[in-house]
Amino acid sequence: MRALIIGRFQPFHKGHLEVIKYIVSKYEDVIVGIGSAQYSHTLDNPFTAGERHLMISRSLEAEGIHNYYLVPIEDLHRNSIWVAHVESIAPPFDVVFANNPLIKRLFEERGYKIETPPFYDRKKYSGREIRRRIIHGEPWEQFVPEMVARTIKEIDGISRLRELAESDEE
Ligand SMILES: Nc1ncnc2c1ncn2[C@@H]1O[C@H](COP(=O)(O)OP(=O)(O)OP(=O)(O)O)[C@@H](O)[C@H]1O
Ligand SMILES: NC(=O)c1ccc[n+]([C@@H]2O[C@H](COP(=O)(O)O)[C@@H](O)[C@H]2O)c1
Repeated sequence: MRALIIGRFQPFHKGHLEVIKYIVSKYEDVIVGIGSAQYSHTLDNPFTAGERHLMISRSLEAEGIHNYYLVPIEDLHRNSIWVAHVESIAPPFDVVFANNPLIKRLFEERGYKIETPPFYDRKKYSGREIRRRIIHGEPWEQFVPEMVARTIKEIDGISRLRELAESDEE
């Protein structure tokens, strides 16, 4: 059976990695949907879908996880057809891992089985908190897989986020 998890992964952090490890311990394959794929260079979505793809694939490979598919998924301004949109892009799947009530409802209404994964140390492992730490120069690298920290530095992501934060204040 194949499981789907969708997130924005801005950036991919250790909470995401734990969920994916849990999924691959239970299911044959995992599909990781990179949500809001069309957005980048904003405070909430600083990284492009391609950059997030690099972060996730490098981290999973480093963990010895190879049974995954990465699928960028653009947002649609029509919730009622979003699941059909996901189905049109992703490999077929049997179960959806989600905590967000809207996502649960949309997939449930289409007949999918939903599993709610536990949150791992949500205070530390949250995209918003990690972006805040990067912007304010607080320690953040220990909250993301090593390959994510390396990728963020490689793409000059730290100064990108800080510049976005500065232009937001103007
Ligand atoms: N600490 C965590 N432990 C387990 N699962 C998590 C954790 N943080 C996020 N997730 C799961 O990851 C998916 C959403 O990914 P998303 O990119 O929105 O993460 P996020 O850290 O909540 O981001 P942001 O803080 O930017 O909104 C959801 O299925 C959510 O339940
Ligand atoms: N109508 C839509 O385009 C639609 C609906 C629900 C979730 N999503 C996307 O799914 C992804 C995951 O959502 P959360 O980060 O809120 O869990 C996000 O990228 C979000 O934009 C899109």
